[in-house]
Amino acid sequence: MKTQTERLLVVEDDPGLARQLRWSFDRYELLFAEDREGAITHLRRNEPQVVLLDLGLPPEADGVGEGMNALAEIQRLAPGTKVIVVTGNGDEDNALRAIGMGAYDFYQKPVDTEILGLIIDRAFHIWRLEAQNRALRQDIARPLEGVIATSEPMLRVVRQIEKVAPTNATTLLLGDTGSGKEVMARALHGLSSRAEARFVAINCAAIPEQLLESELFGYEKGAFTGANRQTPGKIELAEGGTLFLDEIGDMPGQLQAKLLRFLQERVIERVGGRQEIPVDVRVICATHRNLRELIDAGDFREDLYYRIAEITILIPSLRERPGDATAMAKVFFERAVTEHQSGLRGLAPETLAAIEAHDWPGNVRELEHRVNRAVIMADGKLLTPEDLGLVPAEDGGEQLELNLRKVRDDAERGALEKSLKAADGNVSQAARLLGVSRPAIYDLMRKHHMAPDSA
Ligand SMILES: Nc1ncnc2c1ncn2[C@@H]1O[C@H](COP(=O)(O)OP(=O)(O)OP(=O)(O)O)[C@@H](O)[C@H]1O
Repeated sequence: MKTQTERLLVVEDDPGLARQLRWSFDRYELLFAEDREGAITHLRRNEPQVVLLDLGLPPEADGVGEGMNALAEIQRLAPGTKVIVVTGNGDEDNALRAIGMGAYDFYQKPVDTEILGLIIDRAFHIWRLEAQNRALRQDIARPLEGVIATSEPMLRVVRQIEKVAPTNATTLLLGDTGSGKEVMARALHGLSSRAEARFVAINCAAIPEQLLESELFGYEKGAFTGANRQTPGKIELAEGGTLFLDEIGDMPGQLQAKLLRFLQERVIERVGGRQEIPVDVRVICATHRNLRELIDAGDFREDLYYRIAEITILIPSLRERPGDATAMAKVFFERAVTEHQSGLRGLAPETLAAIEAHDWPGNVRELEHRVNRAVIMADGKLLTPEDLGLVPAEDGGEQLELNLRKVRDDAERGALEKSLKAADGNVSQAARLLGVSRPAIYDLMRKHHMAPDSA
């Protein structure tokens, strides 16, 4: 990121003090104002990152009304600015009021420039971190509607989607569970000439065989017990649009034959019906299973495979997409913060490193779920790796931990998380894995502020 000149605005009506501050803080570009009006003019013109604001401003040098007004105006005009208010000795009430209004910190006179300098330096540091976070958030690529992708492998997928979208080719999306097959299918539909018509999705693995047939092909009245009226199936409902068959690898054999016929002849027959109904539907299929192996095992028809795989697009797992996990985490974070009205300001830098280092076996779905949960549960201003249930990324060992206690604590927490995860959240099983009693696990969970379901 481009480094910016660091500008400190000092709002102080005492010329002696102003002079003293000028000598002490010449490492920053200094701006001076004696009153609220001058301060706002500087704010607008020079956008200082940090403001040192004396609350006792003229015309009421003994009161704080004008100073508070200045603070409120700065907050409104440039909310990212870090304002350090300076109050009279012992004036804690007004200092706290100012903090409540959004001031970054306060300092009580008389001025000790060394201590004040530390506060100012830290304010610039925080400002830089927040600015970095803001810049990263804006940096995110959204190459397709609803799709976040920044990595080269994923951008290649996006280009493939863009190429096949305008055609009518039956497309097979392969990828691990949660990697974004449905998101891509929707994007493909959205880019096609069928975008105005419906996108109808059905999960072949989630519906029992008997039901799946009538769900897909519809049924005539009286076709079976409970078939009280003629009902069109998903294929018909997708007329003019796109049909998304998720988990196609789980489709039962008898239905595979019926689906093949539909794909070859583009007509369907409802269950219990005799009439052939022509349908104009584009088909996208997806599976996380290895169809080749299923074919070899006799569980998937090879002729159907060739029909559905006119074009095959492989969606890489999240761990194979450098940079995508952090890019997505930022978007999911923003969304969750808005949805849950959280006061969190951003993701800590070490959190981004931990996200990038994690394996994400559950892919994007897991990431989205963890960020959402962490935003609800977190206490601090920045989301930490621990909030996400992640271990901080290795840093090559150059930096020592705070002390041995922290190293032990971290290791303990890590082992606890792993065992709970391996035990699917079952405390008794986790206790067995760690060789401790159930109460001991509960004690540890309390100690590490872990909710019973945070495994
Ligand atoms: N590239 C992406 N950009 C934004 N969100 C994504 C992306 N990929 C996945 N997601 C989100 O992750 C979640 C899982 O995605 P999706 O349902 O598309 O995965 P899938 O591969 O179809 O999963 P399954 O195999 O379990 O059906 C969804 O909430 C989706 O919105």
